[in-house]
Amino acid sequence: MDAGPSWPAGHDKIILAETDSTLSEAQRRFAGGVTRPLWILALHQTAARGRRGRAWSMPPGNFAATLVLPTDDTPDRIALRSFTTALALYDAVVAATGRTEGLSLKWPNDVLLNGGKLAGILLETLQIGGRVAGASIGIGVNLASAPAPGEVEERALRPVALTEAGASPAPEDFLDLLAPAFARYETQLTTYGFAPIRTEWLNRAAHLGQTITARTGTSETTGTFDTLDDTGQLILTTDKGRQAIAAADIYFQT
Ligand SMILES: O=C(O)CCCC[C@@H]1SC[C@@H]2NC(=O)N[C@@H]21
Repeated sequence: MDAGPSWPAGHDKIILAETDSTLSEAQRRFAGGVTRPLWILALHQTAARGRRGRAWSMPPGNFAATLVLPTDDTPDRIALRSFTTALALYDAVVAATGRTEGLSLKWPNDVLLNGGKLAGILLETLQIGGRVAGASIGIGVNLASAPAPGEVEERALRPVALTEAGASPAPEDFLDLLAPAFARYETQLTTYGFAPIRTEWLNRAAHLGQTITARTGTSETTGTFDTLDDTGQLILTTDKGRQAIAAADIYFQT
């Protein structure tokens, strides 16, 4: 099932005309027995999911895929794939457009183009018999068109499409750029740990050193975006001192 000269060795892919959500498809296939990385690309999703229980809008021609990654890593270590996947997406976009202008990463794992949201990642754990045994990494990229601003939350960044950078690859072609990029960062993570990934992510971070707001369901914290710690938490300096944020939605000052 390997495909193409630069397709990563030992990774499989399937392309579906339609599914409910590639994340749900990943759960079903993992339960059926997946023992090596499997990319599931769907050309259409009927029930796509975004972060924090939101729906994900997917106009035709956009990219929707989930990587099933069998691993016996702990959940904390699985969560680091947010950063490797965001870096891989960044590299795949650079390969598709031939440019880095306007591209940046937003914690924990959005890819921005000209300050708008180009791509999002939703990472879930996969279980066998109640034990974590893998990750499913759902990836959506606005390749061909962006959802209308009214389809996202009021405070959310404006959705943008890759056409704004002068490129509109087919989803199948974009997968062939993304899968090798992910495999490179996965090897880097498993060989050298999180430190080099953290450095590369920070080099591409949006609004580093600036005032941002981290919002969880119950609270908001505003401070200077200083860095990431060595577990990937966001470090903000606030008027109460340094705070580490494990999970939140991030808002930039306008
Ligand atoms: O909210 C986000 O930023 C994450 C969006 C993730 C969307 C992708 S599309 C492919 C995969 N299948 C889903 O149902 N969601 C993810």
